[in-house]
Amino acid sequence: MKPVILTDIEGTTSSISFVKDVLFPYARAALPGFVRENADKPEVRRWLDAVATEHGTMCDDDMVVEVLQGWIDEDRKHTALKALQGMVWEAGYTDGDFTAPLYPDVAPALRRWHAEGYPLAVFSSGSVPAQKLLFGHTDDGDLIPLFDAFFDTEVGHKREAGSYREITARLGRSASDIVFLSDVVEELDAAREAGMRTVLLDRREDYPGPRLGDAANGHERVESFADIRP
Ligand SMILES: CSCCC(=O)C(=O)COP(=O)(O)O
Ligand SMILES: [Mg+2]
Repeated sequence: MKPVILTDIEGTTSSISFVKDVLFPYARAALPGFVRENADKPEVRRWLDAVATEHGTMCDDDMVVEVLQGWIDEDRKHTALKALQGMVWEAGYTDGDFTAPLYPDVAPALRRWHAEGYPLAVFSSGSVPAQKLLFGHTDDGDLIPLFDAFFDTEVGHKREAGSYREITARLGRSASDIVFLSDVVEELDAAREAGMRTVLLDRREDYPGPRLGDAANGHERVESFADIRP
């Protein structure tokens, strides 16, 4: 059986600047209007209440929006923020305000691996709906049919080995049959602790200084999907 290829998004399939300079500013600007118009919907209320509870009982929706905007500025990988960002980005993608650029080596490799029978999966801090929006609106077209599974921080955080154990169980495979691709060494450390194979994506556009030797912490290191041998 072919190994599962499990990939991160930001810094691995798409540039960090697309997330920081396009997606985050869009979400920051659109959040107040989105919350005003959608706060009564249960799927939105659930996350607003989660933020209010975490922040303090006297937190109204305007304050929740301010907290969320602060978290965007800090790049907090908070599940409530990520869920709400995904809902906000939906309008951006469907109105054609932006599409998702992938690194040029990504779509050809994903298509080739899929054609060769490698199951493909995603693990990102972005919510599963946000992941599907991104892969459904790439500059290379709709790539969702290539993927077998999507995971977000509802399985746990990306720097914790337990998250990778949970993904392994959900995929019904042994951890050594899963190859995790990421630009973040601490995420790869957690995946390796759970028994997965790991590959560090060390892209010059995102990380000007190559992460060689100790900086790669023993993980296989590549600069392009074209160099990965799953
Ligand atoms: C898939 S949605 C946009 C990315 C995002 O919000 C994010 O936090 C990406 O984190 P990753 O785990 O893919 O590095
Ligand atoms: Mg990343």
